Amino acid sequence: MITLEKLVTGYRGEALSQPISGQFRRGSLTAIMGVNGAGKSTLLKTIAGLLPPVSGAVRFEPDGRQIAWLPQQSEIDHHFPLRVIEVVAMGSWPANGMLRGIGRSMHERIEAALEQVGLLDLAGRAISQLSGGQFQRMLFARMLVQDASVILLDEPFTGIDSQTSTFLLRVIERLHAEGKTILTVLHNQHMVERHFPQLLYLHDGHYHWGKTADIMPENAERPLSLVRCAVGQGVRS
Ligand SMILES: Nc1ncnc2c1ncn2[C@@H]1O[C@H](COP(=O)(O)OP(=O)(O)OP(=O)(O)O)[C@@H](O)[C@H]1O
Repeated sequence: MITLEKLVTGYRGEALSQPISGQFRRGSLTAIMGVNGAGKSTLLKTIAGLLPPVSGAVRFEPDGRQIAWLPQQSEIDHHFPLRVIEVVAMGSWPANGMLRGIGRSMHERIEAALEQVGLLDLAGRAISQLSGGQFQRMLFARMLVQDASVILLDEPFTGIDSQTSTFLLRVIERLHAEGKTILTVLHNQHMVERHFPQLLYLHDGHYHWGKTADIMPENAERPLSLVRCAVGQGVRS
């Protein structure tokens, strides 16, 4: 379970939002939505421990952080001289350490992950030669290797063709069925309504948190006068 305790996110001590309180239950699947600049990525990075909270806290129970993190595509250097298999193997670092060799069972896990995302044939390819969809499949394979209990995804389908998005959505649903706790920043209202049971909606410094069917405005880009939930009131997920 991940608990946000009066969490205020922001940069250099300057708050972006009102305090957020609530819980992501173990095994829950939550979409984080809101207009551009609402603070979705900032919230995800704060939960991941990549940014310090302005105030309040993020608590992980029972066993501290074991997080897989998928940043926005725009934050990644696609030209770094690495091969696909090397990036996917990085998923073993949290368990194995960076400098230790990869044992046989880990090697099999890496191959299985590449196969699951349909990239086994491209294992030796330079990452600079991948399409956007192939690149995202590679990052999903790294996540599968990491096998973390908490998975944070920042706009995993932005700029990705619909076939790959559907494929990767199935991967997310499989991980959810395995009991992982998953938080995903998304813009596609239709997808969220159909596939994400929980929603944390950020708007104008406020938030709405609960079952997607209860929270989603008729048109997620419109002001939240349409939302039935009280402004600033976190509903436990
Ligand atoms: N490193 C930074 N330093 C200061 N302000 C930042 C920094 N990164 C982002 N911001 C600001 O924080 C606010 C929230 O940004 P954030 O990226 O979290 O929004 P978002 O909801 O994820 O937006 P988008 O949908 O466009 O990705 C924005 O006003 C942004 O300009």
